[in-house]
Amino acid sequence: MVKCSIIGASGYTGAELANLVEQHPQMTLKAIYVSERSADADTELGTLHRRYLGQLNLPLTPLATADVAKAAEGVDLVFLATDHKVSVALAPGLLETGVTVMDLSGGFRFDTAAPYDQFYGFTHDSPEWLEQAVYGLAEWNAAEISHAQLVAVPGCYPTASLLALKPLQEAGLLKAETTPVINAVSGVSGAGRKASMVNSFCEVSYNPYGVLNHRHQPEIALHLGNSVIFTPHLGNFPRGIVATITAQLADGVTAAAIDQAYDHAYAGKPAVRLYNQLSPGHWPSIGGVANTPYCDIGWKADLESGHIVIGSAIDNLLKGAASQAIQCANIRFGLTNYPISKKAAL
Ligand SMILES: NC(=O)C1=CN([C@@H]2O[C@H](COP(=O)(O)OP(=O)(O)OC[C@H]3O[C@@H](n4cnc5c(N)ncnc54)[C@H](OP(=O)(O)O)[C@@H]3O)[C@@H](O)[C@H]2O)C=CC1
Ligand SMILES: CC(=O)N[C@@H](CCC(=O)OP(=O)(O)O)C(=O)O
Repeated sequence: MVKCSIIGASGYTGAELANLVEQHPQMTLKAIYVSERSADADTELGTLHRRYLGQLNLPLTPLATADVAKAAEGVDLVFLATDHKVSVALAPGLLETGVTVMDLSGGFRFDTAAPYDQFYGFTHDSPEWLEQAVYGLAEWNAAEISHAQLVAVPGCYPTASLLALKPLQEAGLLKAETTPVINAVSGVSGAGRKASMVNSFCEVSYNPYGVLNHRHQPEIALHLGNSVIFTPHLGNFPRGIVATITAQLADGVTAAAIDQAYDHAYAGKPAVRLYNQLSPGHWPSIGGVANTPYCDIGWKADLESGHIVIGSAIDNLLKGAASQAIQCANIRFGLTNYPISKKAAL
């Protein structure tokens, strides 16, 4: 059994994680934490998130930043489901104890500190851990994840975008020096649980935001190895992301070559479901992935003009955060690939 604790367990991704760890046949949830002065301190998680009433009875323990090493006591793995800046403050104190850390924030997704000043609004003070962190895109980085001490679980939009574009990029099917265009919509849970004007029910509309300066643009570009134009939208539904991506194909690319690239990339990777195999003629949707750990991908190309449109859908809280963190933990500790299956190996 892999013994785990979760910091930030009262939040949307933290609560999903607590449920997944609790259900995992080879994990045990030892403790869950919130900040020192949290309004939810000492509340049982199932009382706060009533889907889990009577099932998740651990209390949310307040944790001071100076005492963060306590969260590593008696466990093999600590999940950080905290804001970027909080994760950057907490991770080093955990890592120094030797424990493995899966961080759901953007705090360690880049290999240099510069993007934090430009896109995150703070100066990163642990560049040594940026060098050591492994990007946890589970279907692509398993070899590195399998021996990492610090895994930076990808952002939600980057997960949907990278899983759709990497098979084409890696197979050399994208036209050189062109820029894929990613338009994506997310449910409001993507903004986290804390109240703000942005996620207030009466304020939420279907609108673009972060145009040409969202922090996921450099994350996608870095881990794809190509520039992208990324425009997120906020949708008036609770959870899920659909990314609709337009790209230009290299000269002479055939439909068979595209299918082969996706088949090759995701053979034996059951968290990615290919619509051209499983549901031809249909497109991935929020309804198809909400509350599931899957990424659904479909594509259609106009081979005459050389344009391809790819649809990619995930649940932002699961494949975009908590279930991808569990996938990384499964790879790291050699576990079954729950929640995709309790039995099959990854
Ligand atoms: N929501 C999403 O779809 C996705 C989120 N992420 C990332 O995952 C992380 C968590 O996101 P999300 O669950 O939405 O966030 P929430 O705002 O819903 O939850 C944040 C959690 O962190 C706790 N917290 C805040 N400060 C501290 C602290 N100093 N010490 C310990 N706990 C603290 C909060 O509790 P309290 O304030 O009461 O202490 C709460 O439990 C973020 O970095 C986010 O960017 C990644 C992918 C998708
Ligand atoms: C709808 C919404 O607000 N989504 C969030 C992204 C989700 C997320 O938290 O991703 P990170 O881990 O990279 O922060 C946003 O656009 O900031």
